[in-house]
Order: sequence, then C-alpha cells, then structure tokens
Amino acid sequence: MYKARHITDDIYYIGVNDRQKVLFENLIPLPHGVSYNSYLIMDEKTVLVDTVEVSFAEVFLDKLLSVLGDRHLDYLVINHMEPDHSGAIRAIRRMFPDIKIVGNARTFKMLDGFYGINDGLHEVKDGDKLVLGKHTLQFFLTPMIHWPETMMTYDINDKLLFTGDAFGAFGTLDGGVLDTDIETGNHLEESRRYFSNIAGKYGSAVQNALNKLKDIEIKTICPTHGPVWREKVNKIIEITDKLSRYEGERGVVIIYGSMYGNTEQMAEAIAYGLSEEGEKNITIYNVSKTDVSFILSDIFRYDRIVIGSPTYSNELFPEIASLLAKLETRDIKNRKFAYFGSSTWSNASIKLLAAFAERVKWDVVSLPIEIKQSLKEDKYEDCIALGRLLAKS
Ligand SMILES: Cc1cc2nc3c(=O)[nH]c(=O)nc-3n(C[C@H](O)[C@H](O)[C@H](O)COP(=O)(O)O)c2cc1C
Repeated sequence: MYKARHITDDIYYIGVNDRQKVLFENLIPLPHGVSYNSYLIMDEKTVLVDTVEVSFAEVFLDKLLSVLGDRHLDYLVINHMEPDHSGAIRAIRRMFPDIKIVGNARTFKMLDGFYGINDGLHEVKDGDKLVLGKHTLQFFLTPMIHWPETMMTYDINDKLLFTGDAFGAFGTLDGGVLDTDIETGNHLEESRRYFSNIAGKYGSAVQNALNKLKDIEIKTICPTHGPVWREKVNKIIEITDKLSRYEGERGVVIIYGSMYGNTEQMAEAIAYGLSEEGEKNITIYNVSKTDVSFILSDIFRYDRIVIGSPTYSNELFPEIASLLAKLETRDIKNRKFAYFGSSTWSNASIKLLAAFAERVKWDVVSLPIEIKQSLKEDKYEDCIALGRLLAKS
C-alpha cells in the first residue's frame, strides 16, 4: 500500500514521522516533531539501513514489505544503536531470521545487551566494503557521533552517505524527503538545535569524522533524522563543521534570569548599548521562558555571550545554574563573555558567574556589573557602556 520515496534508482526512503513525542530523549522540545529515517537498497542483495523507534515498528514493517515485495531481506546495516533507530531490530530479525546484521565490534556488544541478538552477524572494520551487486557499500567508523559504536555507510555507486545521527535535524518530513522538495529553512535551523543539544559535546569526534570523509565525493547525505540533503550537502556540512569547531558567527546572545525585573532591565540596557554601536544581531532570552535547547543552539551559533543572574538563596538563579551546567558539559570554546548580576544583601551570583567564566576559559571582555536592590542611573550607564564595548569586541 505504501508508495516509498526514491532517493536514487535503487534506494528508497522508508522512515516514519513522530508527531506524538513531546520531548526528544525526554528533554528537548519537539515543536515540529521528528522523523526516524530508514533506507532500503534494492540490488542483487537487499539491504536495510537502520530502523525506527519500536512504537512505529508496525507501520515501518508495512513500508518495508511494500518495497521489498516477495524478495528476501539479506542485510541490516546498523549505523547507530540508540533505541530511536535500533528499536525495530528485533521485529526485523523475527520476520527475517536469516538476515545478516552488519555492524562493528562495539555495535554487536550493544546489540547483545539491548536485544539479546548475538548471531547472524557480519562484523566490519574501518574502510571495509560489502558488494551488493551493482552497489558496493563502504563502512567508516565514526565513534562518538554520538555514541561509541556510531559509523557511517557509503554507497560508492551512488556517492551517497548514510550518516546516522550526523547531519540530522528535528522536524518531521511533511510530504517531501529530499531537500530539493522541501522549504528547508526550518530544518536547517533545527539541524543547529539538534547538533548543539545532541552531538555538541563531541566537537573533536565530529571533526575527526569530517576529516576521514574529506576525500570521498558525497552527492547525497541520508541522516537518521530530518531531510535527505542533496542540494544543500555543502551547506549542512559547513554548518556542522563550524559548530563542531565552535566557530561563532558575529552575534550577541544575552541570557538573564529575573524574578522582579531588575536583572532584566540590566539586559535591556546592555542591548541598548550594543544597538547604539551598530550591532544588529542581538537576542535576549529570559531563561525561565525559552527552553534551554533553543538558547544552547544560539550559544553554539554566535560569538559573544552575556549572562545575568540574581542571587537566589546565596546561589545563582536556578535556571541560570542549570544552563551553566549544560554549557560546561558541552565544552564550547572561543566565546567572548560578559556577565552581570543583582542581589539585595550579598551578591553570590557574580562570584559564581566569574568562577564559571574561568572554568570554561571564555574571554571575559569587561569587569562584571552588579547592582543591589534596583538599577540606578550610574549602573544603567555602565550597562550601556558594556553593550558598546561588546559591539566593538
Ligand atoms: C527567593 C529569593 C531568594 C533570594 N536570595 C538572596 C540572597 O541569597 N542574597 C541576596 O543578596 N539577595 C537575595 N534575593 C534578592 C534578589 O537577589 C534581588 O532582589 C535581585 O535584585 C532580584 O533580581 P530580579 O529583580 O531580577 O528578580 C533573593 C530573592 C528571592 C525572591
């Protein structure tokens, strides 16, 4: 019944859309849903590349059988064992008991641990090839994008790379699958948020993978989430390269926590100073309102970061503390930084922000600004001056 999309003559898209999940990994909001991509190669040998989340197994198997018809499924290639891609493996094995499962040594340890599958395996090492008939697959081990077993599979014939989570994006595929058939503005934005929140911690691993792939010609990128990239292959590689090198574009992100508005007024004054000096790309985030995944995405994207926090029970404002903890685990480098804070009797937030700046080794461009009780004229002017300075930094 299903009409599967051709990616190339012999390669079909048979993934599914998830518009039910509210939080990816129970953490990250999915306002536009997410797709779990799976691909089928129909050659002398038939090959399934990755599967989908278990709750979609039924519709997934129907899609698979629609393309496969009465042919047997010879191989399942596992690029990534995370359950949103490996969830239907057991169902596939039950339906095709003779199928050969292709993965690396680390894949197979996880396959046994997750699903108790430890036979019918075809182990590959970095650079190994598998001939299917017209098509030959080559496997590249790309550990820590985003788990240790992750690998990529290159179709030498079609110059097409199955990349697992790399180059993925949040957002369902509403009709089109190839970027040539989609208005991809939102998916490109969501690819940044995806990278920042999922793989952002592993910048050097991503750089290693990009280096490993630099000599192969890639006409099509087939990730496990979001659009298949063809027209924008270079664009998506460039975005990933920049983010994984932590190279910030010109732009300022101001993040504040505030209960009664004083810290917020400081943020506004800093933005005023920035704007006065000609800075156009300024975003202010109230950390209690915007989900941290969006804020992280902008922190990955831009080169100047400003954070303000009230003192709260001798600590940072809790949502700011939570953001800083997330930033520290991601090890984002090369950011210019300024910070500010407010308190009523003892200013702990400034000291904690200073300690954070030291730990992450960001380049602090100015002394912090701190206020007590309310924002008065002199400190208001200091905030504006900080904005002007940041614009020139
Ligand atoms: C629950 C709570 C705890 C606070 N704890 C402290 C504190 O430990 N030390 C302090 O100097 N001020 C403390 N304050 C006062 C705030 O830090 C101060 O009023 C600040 O300017 C509030 O900033 P805002 O107007 O941006 O919310 C606390 C305020 C609240 C509501």
